Amino acid sequence: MVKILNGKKLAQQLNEHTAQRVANLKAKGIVPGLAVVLVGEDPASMIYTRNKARQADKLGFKSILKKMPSTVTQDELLATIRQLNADPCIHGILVQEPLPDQINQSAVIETISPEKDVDGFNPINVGKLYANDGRHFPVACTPRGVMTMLEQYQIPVAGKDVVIIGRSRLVGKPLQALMINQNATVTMLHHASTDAEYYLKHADIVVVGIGKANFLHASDIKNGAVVIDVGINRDEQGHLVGDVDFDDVSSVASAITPVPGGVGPMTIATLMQQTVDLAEWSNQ
Ligand SMILES: Nc1nc2c(c(=O)[nH]1)N[C@@H](CN(C=O)c1ccc(C(=O)N[C@@H](CCC(=O)O)C(=O)O)cc1)CN2
Repeated sequence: MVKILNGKKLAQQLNEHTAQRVANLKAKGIVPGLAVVLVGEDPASMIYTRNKARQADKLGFKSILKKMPSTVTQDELLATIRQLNADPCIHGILVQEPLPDQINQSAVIETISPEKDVDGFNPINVGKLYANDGRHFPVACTPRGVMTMLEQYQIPVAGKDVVIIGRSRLVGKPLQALMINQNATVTMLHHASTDAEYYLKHADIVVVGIGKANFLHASDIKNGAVVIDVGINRDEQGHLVGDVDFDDVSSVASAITPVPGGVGPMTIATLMQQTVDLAEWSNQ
């Protein structure tokens, strides 16, 4: 019988733990501060940023949702980030992706102070993740949320064969580093991979995040594999679906994340957790 990994429930539990940490910080006179920058009016980004700001408010953070027009210039956006870098009440800064074409995404990420980079995208923090040197640093929230889910459901990764389909900066690459740091053997698959079928059939854990609805089927994976779906797509009826054919894959997997209610809610709960991490580290 397949186990459904309930991200919604885990996210609630993580938020409860984060609330306790906020109370401890407030007792010391520190209020965690999160600034979310939204450029333009992408409908999905508007929902995600609103949900981030709402959750931050619920947890008692100081929360700023800074909305900028899609016509904003690179200089204006970077100036806003520099202001937030200099604001002592703000511990975490993120700029919602995707960004309009006139904006250089790397320049934006590099302008966010590494100490406030709550998305963990700044190359300084990415380098620390790959170095695995034990220091404090933020990590991209979706992959960190995936690792928390596996840990909470007591699914070990050490010594396991893991296949990650998709090599994005947001998910695939940081997840690869997190998995390797925990002694998994990781294979990254992408559109130019040959022998993808072979690697998939041997994987103990399969993670898919490529934005293609119903991409992964039962016949692609080994019996008893754990399947993590990081995809977010809309079907013809407008329903939210992942990259995995959930009903089909559930017939052979030992555990699976649903969409909605799997990895997605963990992304926002991890963002809250990481804002509190940054507030704590900045006061150590
Ligand atoms: N700066 C960033 N931009 C983006 C990130 C990110 O981590 N940092 N990730 C994604 C979008 N994202 C967070 O920003 C995100 C996606 C999905 C969910 C979520 O809760 N999904 C729910 C369904 C919600 C719905 O009904 O639409 C679920 O899967 O159950 C949260 C956050 C891209 N941009």
